Amino acid sequence: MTTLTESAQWQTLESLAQLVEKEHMRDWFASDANRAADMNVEACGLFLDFSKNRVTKDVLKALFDLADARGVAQHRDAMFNGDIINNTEGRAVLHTALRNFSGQPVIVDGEDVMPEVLATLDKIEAFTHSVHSGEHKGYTGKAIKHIVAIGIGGSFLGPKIMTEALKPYQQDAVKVHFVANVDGCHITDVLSAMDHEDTLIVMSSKSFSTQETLQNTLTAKDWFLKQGGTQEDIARHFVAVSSNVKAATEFGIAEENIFPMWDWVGGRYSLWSAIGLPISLCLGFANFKGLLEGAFAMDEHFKTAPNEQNLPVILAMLGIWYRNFFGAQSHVMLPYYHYLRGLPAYVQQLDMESNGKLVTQDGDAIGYETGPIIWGSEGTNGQHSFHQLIHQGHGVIPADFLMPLNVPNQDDTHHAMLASNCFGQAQALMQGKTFADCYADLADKGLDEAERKRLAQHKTMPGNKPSNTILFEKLDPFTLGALVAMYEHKVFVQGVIWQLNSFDQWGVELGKVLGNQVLAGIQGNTEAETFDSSTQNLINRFKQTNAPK
Ligand SMILES: O=P(O)(O)OC[C@H]1O[C@H](O)[C@H](O)[C@@H](O)[C@@H]1O
Repeated sequence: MTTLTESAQWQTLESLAQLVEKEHMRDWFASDANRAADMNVEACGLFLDFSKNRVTKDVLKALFDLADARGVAQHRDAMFNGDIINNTEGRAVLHTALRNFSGQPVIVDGEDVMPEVLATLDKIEAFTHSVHSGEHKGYTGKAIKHIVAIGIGGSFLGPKIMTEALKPYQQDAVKVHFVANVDGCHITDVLSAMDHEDTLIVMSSKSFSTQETLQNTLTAKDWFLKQGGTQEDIARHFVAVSSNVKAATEFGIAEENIFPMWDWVGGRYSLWSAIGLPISLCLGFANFKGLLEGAFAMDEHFKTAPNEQNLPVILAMLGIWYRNFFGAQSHVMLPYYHYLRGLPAYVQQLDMESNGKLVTQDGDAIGYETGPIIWGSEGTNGQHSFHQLIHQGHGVIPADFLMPLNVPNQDDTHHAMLASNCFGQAQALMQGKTFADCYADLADKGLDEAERKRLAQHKTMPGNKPSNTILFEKLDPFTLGALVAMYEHKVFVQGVIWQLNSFDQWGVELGKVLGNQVLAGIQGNTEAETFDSSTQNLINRFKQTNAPK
């Protein structure tokens, strides 16, 4: 295959970018009344308006040609079929099997994984029911009222953010609390508010080797024993989710209390697996299943819709357009819905851990930009802070605006204001405000000519800033599942174009190893010369104020 940047499709896009650079979206809207009608797609409960992008029909065609030429469809099929596409860890990538309701088998190493997947879903359902009904009791006979979910990265963000986003669906039976950071402040705060007799600890770690999760679980175990529980009582109060059943049992979790997952589920794609147990406990199994069903619907859409109608493909190729042809460094996510405020953090891990890569699948150095910085927060709050830079800063920051058309306990005034801000921001980014308009506004203000011009320069907004607007009827489990799967597949498509392995994370792994080495240094188990002088000085300084007591 030709190098990406030398391909005919890439060259076409480069020429088109030069033309588009000279054009303004507001002129396109002015000259084409059908632009919004032509540039939207609706699927799986999601409506995408992508008309406020710096693309013409020619650009879209060229982007889709690039997707075809780079084999997006073939790579997609390889993923769904269970091929070993994570070629640095020798693994299939099959989060889609976790929500496969087609009744079709999914074969890994010659074996259908679906029976195990479905058996684990049954186990999650039965356990959720036994906790909610009070059948599963603590060791003193009290029903479980609080769940402390311990995990980090993909074993935390998915459950935390999905349960937050679906707050209206939370069940009264139990309250779920999350602990991720190894900073003792967090677990201490959470546990100090718990009664150990009605608390269940759900420890989630795919590898069962992550320092933070192991330590937080040890601290929780210690707390449980100090409060009066015994070693035998642990079985009623501790469960684990892991693909490393051996390590989990060695740690002291009873085998029947371990919910399995598999090495073909990546951490950042794992909320659909038993890592989603806290979601089921928080929202009820039916709502957890609703999430999976929405994701399954998006999988089917991704597999079957033509490029022009395919939500993940459209979003991915627009992202490629800005990253590689307009120098966009970042992409901002702007959910206009308080409960969806965690989405930027979720997509941040999904995207940046997947596509923050330097070499191709074959290990060759890459000469073009890959994954962007993902950031953002809930609207309207951001409008009163960082939106300034999106409007008037240098460069281009493509944005995704997301908003439900209905919200729970709807107050019409609040909701109309929320919507008007969301739509108004996207409009302002696209239109900007010309110098002439700003100059005109300053008439009759008693300014001399020079001052009037100077102020008008400051007020001028270039506009031409791209955004997508994604609307949905309401954020129910199905819609959220579809939304998250849409972003998963967007990231996948971009990884294919950039020729990356989107499913490993060696940078993060190095951080884990070095963190453990420094810990050994702090605890006095390592020779001083192991560290560079800066790290050693920091360790020494830490030791001065944290001398062994
Ligand atoms: O589930 P665990 O094995 O404890 O891993 C937790 C997290 O560890 C690392 O930081 C990985 O980069 C994440 O993708 C993963 O989700």
